[in-house]
Amino acid sequence: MIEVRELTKRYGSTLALDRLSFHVPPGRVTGFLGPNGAGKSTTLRVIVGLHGPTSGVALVNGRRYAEISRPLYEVGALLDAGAVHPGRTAFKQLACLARSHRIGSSRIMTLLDQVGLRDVAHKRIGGFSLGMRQRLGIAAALLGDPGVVLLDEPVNGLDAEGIRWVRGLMRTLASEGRTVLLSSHLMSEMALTIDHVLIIGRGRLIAESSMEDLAKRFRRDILVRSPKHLELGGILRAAGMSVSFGPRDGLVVTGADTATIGDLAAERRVPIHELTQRSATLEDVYLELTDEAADHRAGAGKSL
Ligand SMILES: Nc1ncnc2c1ncn2[C@@H]1O[C@H](COP(=O)(O)OP(=O)(O)OP(=O)(O)O)[C@@H](O)[C@H]1O
Repeated sequence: MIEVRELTKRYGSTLALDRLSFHVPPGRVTGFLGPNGAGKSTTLRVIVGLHGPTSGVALVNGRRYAEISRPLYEVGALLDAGAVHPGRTAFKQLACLARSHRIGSSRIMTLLDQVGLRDVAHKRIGGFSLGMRQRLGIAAALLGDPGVVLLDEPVNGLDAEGIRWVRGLMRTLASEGRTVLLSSHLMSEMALTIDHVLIIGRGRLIAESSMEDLAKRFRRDILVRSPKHLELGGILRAAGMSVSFGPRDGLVVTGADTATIGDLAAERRVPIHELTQRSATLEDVYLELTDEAADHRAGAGKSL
């Protein structure tokens, strides 16, 4: 469980976090989304004690990171996959991290195997691609088998197979009852991976929602096609729906659901050739929400 309360972080005159509050429960994959500069990395850095907050608090399992005596066992983080010593081998990199926690070589090899780096375990990181560094960073985050996992832009640099692999791994970690928080600035990368989303902009919470509710909220309208579209349009209007005529004799309807329209047409013996609920894409939803933040300098977080 992660809890962030009224977190504010200033870097000189830049207000990176502005009284940000949220919590991340275990057992699901939570996405932490926001445009570049929204404050995602800052939040993760404060959670793992790399940066101190200006005010407010970030707790992991009820404690500040600094109060956790063997942190790798409780919280694993991938914050910057590039921040590694290029002259070290993958094995050595993990061994250096593991030493303080008495984590042995067999655990290191198991993890390198799990992330697909067993064959290059003794190769220098300097020759690794960004995707390989990401995999190594994920292995480092999982070294102590922690209950809380924080990954900043984990699919950055990964190819399609790598993205699918991260997705599967995150779902497994959540199904084991861990708390999983993944940041990204791209909804398209996260949409299939996360169960729940926290969206931030300008250091404040803009929205918090399950992915299911997010998709529902942005149902747009219903497209209906019928060889008797003029007659059907009149019937639907008389029933209080808003109807406009779209291309190819299509009717665009709001103010009712597909079942009501279908039942009404059947009752009046009007044939229906198409009845489609049209939704915005999640990417549209996300851009709309983050645009609002830009326009209004972020209001209070809304629960969708
Ligand atoms: N060490 C720092 N010194 C000064 N300003 C900083 C520092 N770190 C972050 N900032 C500023 O704080 C704000 C939030 O940055 P942050 O990196 O947390 O955003 P982000 O959401 O992670 O963005 P991105 O998706 O680009 O990584 C930005 O305006 C950034 O320029």
